[in-house]
Amino acid sequence: MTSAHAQIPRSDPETVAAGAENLTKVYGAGDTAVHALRGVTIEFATGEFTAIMGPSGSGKSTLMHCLAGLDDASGGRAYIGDDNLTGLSDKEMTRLRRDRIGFVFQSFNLVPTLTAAENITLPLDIAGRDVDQQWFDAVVNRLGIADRLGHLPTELSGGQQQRVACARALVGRPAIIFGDEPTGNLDSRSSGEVLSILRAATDEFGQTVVIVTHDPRAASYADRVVFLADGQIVRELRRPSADDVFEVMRHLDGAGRSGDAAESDGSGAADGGKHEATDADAATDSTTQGTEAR
Ligand SMILES: Nc1ncnc2c1ncn2[C@@H]1O[C@H](COP(=O)(O)OP(=O)(O)OP(=O)(O)O)[C@@H](O)[C@H]1O
Repeated sequence: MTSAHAQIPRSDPETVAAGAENLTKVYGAGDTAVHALRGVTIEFATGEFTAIMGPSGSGKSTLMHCLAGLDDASGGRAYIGDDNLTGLSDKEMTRLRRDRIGFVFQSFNLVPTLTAAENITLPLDIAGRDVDQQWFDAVVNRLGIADRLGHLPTELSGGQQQRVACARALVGRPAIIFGDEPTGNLDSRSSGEVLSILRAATDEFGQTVVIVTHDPRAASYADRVVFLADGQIVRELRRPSADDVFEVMRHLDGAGRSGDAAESDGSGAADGGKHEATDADAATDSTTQGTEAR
């Protein structure tokens, strides 16, 4: 799977669900400017589960927000399928987010006055789209919330609320689901359940999932873990264990504290003898090569 997709032409919507090319994001200007993204190029293969990791402030949320059309990039391009987000009007962007993207946030973002069922179908209702009842039933059964559908969010546990948020993201069959710390507020059991569901979204439902996480265990559910440091992609692992992820993060945190995460990783972690954790294909991935060459 991996070596094939490394050779796939960029922006082929059949095989690449989303991506970015030389994406930059600068907050502020002049002396106080913060370069949150410094030329990120990445593809997300259709049907793959990717976790984005990196030290605090490395640009993870910024990258996800630019990829999901929640924030404008300063330069480069972000795309969903073959739609370039940069050229879209507000109206087109709203429609694209509504029709093609599902979101799961750390804070669940459920509407407190609506039942679980109403929250799940809300994006479809707003879009005026029909609910596919068979699909709805399959999703809520898979998530184990079929008996909680008439309840308000306040009557649900945190884990149940997040499962409702996952159902909301899945029920419209979006091309891609973005999760910003989707397990950040959950205990380890609920966290495991939500991650299994996101895993199933790719394995059983063929959707593409991209999450930002700080948790190596959460990242170990992914097919691919991409590491950011100082606004650049500095490393990636394929199907790593939590320990593999932890090791890279330990290195990046250390490098960040010494003041130059991206540079030191380029000559350190990438050649640091951890390659047993890395699928050989990752080494041929153009993103990784491009970054390590910098
Ligand atoms: N609205 C903003 N205005 C100014 N600077 C910002 C803004 N949002 C983010 N930044 C800065 O951009 C950089 C990247 O932030 P971002 O939130 O993307 O990092 P992160 O890796 O998601 O961090 P964390 O893990 O702590 O959530 C940081 O230096 C942050 O302070």
